[in-house]
Amino acid sequence: MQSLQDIDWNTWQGKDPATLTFIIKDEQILLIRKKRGLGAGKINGPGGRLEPGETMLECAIREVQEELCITPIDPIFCGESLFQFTDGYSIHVHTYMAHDFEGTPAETDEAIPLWFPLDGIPYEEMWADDIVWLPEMLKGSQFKGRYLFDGDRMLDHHLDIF
Ligand SMILES: COc1nc(N)nc2c1ncn2[C@H]1C[C@H](O)[C@@H](COP(=O)(O)OP(=O)(O)OP(=O)(O)O)O1
Repeated sequence: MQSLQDIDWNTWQGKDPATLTFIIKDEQILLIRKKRGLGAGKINGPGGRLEPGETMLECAIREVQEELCITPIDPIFCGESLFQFTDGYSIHVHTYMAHDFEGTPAETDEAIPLWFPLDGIPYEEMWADDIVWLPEMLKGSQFKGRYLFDGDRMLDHHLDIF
């Protein structure tokens, strides 16, 4: 498996459905330093895997509550990312954005909250795909991306924006 063409995307289903949520307020974006799980050590948005019986939106809100002790207000769906790893693992990530929240961001055993200016997003400390789609999301586009990873290394990608 070396390129996206090696994958049958018509039948592809991610092993794990998951969410990412980005809070953007006052020209700043709220990110986390992830302390455990897939991508531990990287900077990302708060998020995690869907639990049985919940909707994607419920998952997005719960993960932000668990990781940062705040509740995003009215998150809106922005796009999806289909990640295939060469070891066979796959994850289908649904991404949300909110412009306000209740509470005060706090460090938890899962994450350290970090605010960055929108023109200073630390892509070099994030997953390699983020610089592909996050600027499009910030411009207001919806997106659907497909990515092939070998561990941390992005081998191939394709992004559609709407
Ligand atoms: C491969 O590229 C990725 N890029 C980005 N930006 N985000 C990714 C990528 N792969 C996974 N993610 C995100 C999606 C989820 O938000 C997390 C993974 O979920 P996690 O391991 O944190 O799941 P939890 O259910 O929270 O797990 P625990 O509570 O058991 O730690 O990474």
